[in-house]
Amino acid sequence: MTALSVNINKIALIRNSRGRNYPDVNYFAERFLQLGASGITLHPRPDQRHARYQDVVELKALCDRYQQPLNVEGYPTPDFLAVVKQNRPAQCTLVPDDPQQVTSDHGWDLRQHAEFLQQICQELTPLGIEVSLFVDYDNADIALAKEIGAARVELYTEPYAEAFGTADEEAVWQQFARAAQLAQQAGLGVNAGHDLNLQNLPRFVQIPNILEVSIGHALIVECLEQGIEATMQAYRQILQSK
Ligand SMILES: CC(=O)[C@@H](O)[C@H](O)COP(=O)(O)O
Ligand SMILES: NCC(=O)COP(=O)(O)O
Repeated sequence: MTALSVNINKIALIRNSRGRNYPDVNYFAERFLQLGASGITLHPRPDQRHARYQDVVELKALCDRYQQPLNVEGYPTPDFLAVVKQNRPAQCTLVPDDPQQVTSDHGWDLRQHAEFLQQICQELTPLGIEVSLFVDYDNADIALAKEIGAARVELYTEPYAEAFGTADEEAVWQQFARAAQLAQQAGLGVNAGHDLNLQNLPRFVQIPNILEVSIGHALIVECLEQGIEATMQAYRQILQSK
């Protein structure tokens, strides 16, 4: 079954727009876990505009209580790595974001950054943290992630979301399926995320053996439209047969 890791950044964004702890990120993370999320993702950025490093501490404790994995995503700055090492989430997804970036918009150039990423994998893996590398679907070097020492790759799915419902959908989906196959053949687990939603997810997860999808932006909007319970039920329905 494909796991759904709910990305909680957008709850943190609303919280940070006022001075108080409202809405409470932990409360909503717990609600998502109670409603069938099989993990929580957060992506603290250097300016901590939404998720904060303290959230990692609290969400790790929550996920441990529910025996579900916490996935911490981000660019591996020294501050980010220190928080990850201290809290030991089940998974750490390394993303090549600039500090100013509005959101993630590309994966790693694995050849160019191989040494840098290998060093980090060597630091995190012995701590029991599975390292996943954020990659583009048309990265011809995807198998290199294995040699670098990663356990998984996360396919950056925005190009699929963009193509969904257009004449390009099938061709782009096929390319994603091929990328997933190449990674799996290299011995990597395959995750996926960015701009997935209730509409485009069913087709995407026809790609075999996607281990985890992390979804936040659209899922929170869907909760506003349909309510948290109906939204989570709809995601469970899509993923239960996978
Ligand atoms: C790596 C990835 O695709 C997501 O983590 C996404 O970047 C969410 O980050 P924001 O919530 O800051 O847009
Ligand atoms: N890794 C992708 C993620 O966590 C959520 O991305 P999005 O659904 O907020 O675009």
